Amino acid sequence: MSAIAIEAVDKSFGDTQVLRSISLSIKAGEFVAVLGPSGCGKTTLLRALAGFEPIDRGSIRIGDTLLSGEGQHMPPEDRGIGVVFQNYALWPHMTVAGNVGYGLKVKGLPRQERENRTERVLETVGLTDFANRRPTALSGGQRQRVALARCLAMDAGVVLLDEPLANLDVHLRGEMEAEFARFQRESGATMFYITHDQAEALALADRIAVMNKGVIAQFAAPETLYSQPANEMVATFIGDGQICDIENYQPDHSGYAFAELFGVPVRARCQPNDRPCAHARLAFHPGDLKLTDQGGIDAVIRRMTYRGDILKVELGVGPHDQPLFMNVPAPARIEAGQRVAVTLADGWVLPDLKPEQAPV
Ligand SMILES: Nc1ncnc2c1ncn2[C@@H]1O[C@H](COP(=O)(O)OP(=O)(O)OP(=O)(O)O)[C@@H](O)[C@H]1O
Repeated sequence: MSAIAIEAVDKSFGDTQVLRSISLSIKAGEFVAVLGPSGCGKTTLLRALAGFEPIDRGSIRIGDTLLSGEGQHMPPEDRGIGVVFQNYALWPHMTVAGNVGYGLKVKGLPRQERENRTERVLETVGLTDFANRRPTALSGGQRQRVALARCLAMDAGVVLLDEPLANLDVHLRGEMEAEFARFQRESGATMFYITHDQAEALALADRIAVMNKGVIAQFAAPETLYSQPANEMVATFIGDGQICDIENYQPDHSGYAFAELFGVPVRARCQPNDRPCAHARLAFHPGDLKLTDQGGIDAVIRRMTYRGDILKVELGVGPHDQPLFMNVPAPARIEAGQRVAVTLADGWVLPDLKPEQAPV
């Protein structure tokens, strides 16, 4: 099992800096997803790790071995890293078994050992009956399994996956998610999984690195990203999060605070060392707003979208008619144009430095 240490990595293409002082410390056997909007640098980070892209500054290590940095650049084939691409990168003229065993042949393993190992890993990924087929005669999910079997055969301690499910339909995605989780359990490999699909990342990863404009916005467990986002970007990127200003912010040093939201008293979670101040920013999810008939914040229902078990309700709130979303269990006796009152069941005060608290 291999731990990965990425330290202060910078990478530019011409004048454009794509990776800005990226540091990630990944434990051996951990499943890490890198999640972020298009163009934020995810693939560049994966390519730097795989050795396809030299870095400008910083270092990348697996265990005690320096792969990139300090004047060194180990070639991809020497890194002991398996890569699974979105387009599978299988040899079309080789059979499934040929594709899986090819890397072992290049490594110089004797034929019998190659065949034994290939047979074993094809069994692991459930493709024994497909050993003699060509990749073109396989489904997308089966091709992805061949790519995984290849990593397994090479005994890769680290497996990098670049949007591996992007070409698959929804049904197959679920199946392959389970396959990846099983693969990791059985191989013990450290997994580094690039995606812009947060449902995938939340379902699979032990920890998620949220990337934005070349920096790591937060690196934490899925539950932490969801309930304690470090900043506005993570708060709004994960789980349809939304943000409101709050006034008269009074933390009580136990991880909770009182404040006013649209002039109405609310209680929210916060960092225990926060200090009182006039203004702060509150993050919450559509499921945190509840309809109430006792007090609450006045709002008007702008629109409703039926989503099966819930109604996604767009509200206009406060003097500036701020749009906020609320999930209401369906069916519900509400309609567009209706005036309602809502309460906040849960929220998190963003720990970004508030202007009043910033050192002068
Ligand atoms: N070889 C290259 N030469 C010049 N610019 C590049 C090169 N590779 C990537 N870039 C630029 O670097 C930025 C980050 O690209 P990257 O592919 O790493 O983003 P990404 O987060 O993986 O995006 P997506 O989710 O759309 O695949 C983009 O602006 C891209 O145009």
